Amino acid sequence: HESQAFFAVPALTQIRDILAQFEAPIVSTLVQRFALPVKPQLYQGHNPPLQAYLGAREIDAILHGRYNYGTLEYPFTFSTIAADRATSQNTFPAGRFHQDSFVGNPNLMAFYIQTLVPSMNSSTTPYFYHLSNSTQQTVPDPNREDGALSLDVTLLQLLSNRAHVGKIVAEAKFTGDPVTYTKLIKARNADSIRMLLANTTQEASVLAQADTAAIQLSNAWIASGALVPSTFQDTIRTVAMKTFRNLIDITTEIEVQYLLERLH
Ligand SMILES: C=C(O[C@@H]1C=C(C(=O)O)C=C[C@H]1O)C(=O)O
Repeated sequence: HESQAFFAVPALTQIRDILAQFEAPIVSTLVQRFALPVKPQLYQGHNPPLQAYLGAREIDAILHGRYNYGTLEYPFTFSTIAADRATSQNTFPAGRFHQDSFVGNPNLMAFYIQTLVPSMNSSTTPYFYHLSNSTQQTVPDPNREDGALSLDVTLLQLLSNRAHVGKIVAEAKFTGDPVTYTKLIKARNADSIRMLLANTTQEASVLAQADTAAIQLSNAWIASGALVPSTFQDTIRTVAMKTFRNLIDITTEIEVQYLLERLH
């Protein structure tokens, strides 16, 4: 469409402010998930219960338009991407989002199942509050399986949405130096693209903010008198660091892949 309005992506500073707002919800969901016992069977086998649970929710989400163009949300269990192609009517000038075909969800799912799940609470007791009318919560409760899977899905969706904002970050960086990026893209030089867009100062600030959130959120649980082990805060901080380190790497990969298809 020639008449299509031109909406440039936000500037890098603004996008980073948005990325920063994903930190507390991600750490908060991590804390909630780590308060529940893990049942390894939910994550094992060819089509683990997590996969089925996610799949059912994504069918519904597709019907509701959750993954429509420009939402920066992509399903884990379906491939729905129609990548953009530049035409003479729409040349995708620098600043205009150009949908590529890369989805980082397989990387996120592998990290979740191989690294996060094994570090979760493996006792059978959830770290809940002691309320005077609670039933003794030491026996396996089938309802808790839904609670755990639901938190898994929330967490995966938050991580995925955060990582795919990387596509907008990449467009903002491309706009900042189209000449250099165009040269590297034409040369298919992924390593140099990655080096040019990486920013270790920004990464350190993201990790420090995530650590602050981990300290504050676990402190709140401890102060509330929740039955948490003495290692709870250390566990949450370690896990938050691992999660954000991995999230930064996947976000960066999404940026690189976006740029490699930018001139299509
Ligand atoms: C997202 C960006 O790109 C890279 C990824 C980062 C992240 O995922 O937080 C931070 C810095 C960059 O190395 C950015 O520059 O803000």
